Amino acid sequence: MSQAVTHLTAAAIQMVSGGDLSANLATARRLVRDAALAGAELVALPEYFYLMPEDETERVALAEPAGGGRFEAFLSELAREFGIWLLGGTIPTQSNEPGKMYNSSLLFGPDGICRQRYHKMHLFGFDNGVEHYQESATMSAGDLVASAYTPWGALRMSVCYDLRFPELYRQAPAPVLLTAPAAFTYATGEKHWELLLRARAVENLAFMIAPGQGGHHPGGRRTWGHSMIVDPWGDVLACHAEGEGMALAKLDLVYQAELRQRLPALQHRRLFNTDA
Ligand SMILES: NC(=O)CCC(=O)C(=O)O
Repeated sequence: MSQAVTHLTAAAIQMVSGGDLSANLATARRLVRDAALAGAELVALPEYFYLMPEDETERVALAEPAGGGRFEAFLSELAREFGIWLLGGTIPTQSNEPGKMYNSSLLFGPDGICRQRYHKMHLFGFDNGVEHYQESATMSAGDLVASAYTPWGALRMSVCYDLRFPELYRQAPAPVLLTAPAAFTYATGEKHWELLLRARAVENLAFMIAPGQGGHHPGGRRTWGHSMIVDPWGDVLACHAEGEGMALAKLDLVYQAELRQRLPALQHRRLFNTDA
């Protein structure tokens, strides 16, 4: 009889990616290797791990077809080489809209096979008079919620700005693991990043694995970092504040199941009739 899986060691990798694609891929490889050697079974890379350029349109030129391209091959090979589950941050994939790409998060099994792909649904827009971001200028929005089935339970995929839209995480099946690879701005992250991660973890009674970009990038962009793993009670299990590195933690799945029994909030959900 097979034994129930009770724990998962996970790593959320933090990078400070720049405009040199080869250098970024080499850094990603080194950090994934470090995480695997430290015992991580599931390793997650941050959003845009491959490139944080001065000119955001540079990413569109790199967009690859689903199921074939250098980034997908790179991630598949890493997962297989180190025998890990690998969440490939985000990579640029082709969309049908001219001049645009999808910002896609792919999950690979230890055999290197892609188990799920998710296109970021909510596109970041922000202007505080100093920084201006409008992802919709270069990106198409995805319109499908994506869950993957892992040895540890259902995993709900999301990307960065998606964290502000709680309904994405409430779709069935109720996930055990949430992933949110990010490049959160310093300006918003200072107040909102940890708050959002802990809120999504608590309201879904699920673990949140959130790798980020954390430092200074070309074009003056600064990211908040604080890559984090949060448990279903809202406790921060691990955090890497600034610069390259990783947050590594052992996740107790028995504790997670116990919490859902002690506090059956997910079963108490009501669907509202807005006409009432
Ligand atoms: N890349 C992003 O989606 C950034 C989101 C962000 O910084 C936020 O405040 O939300």
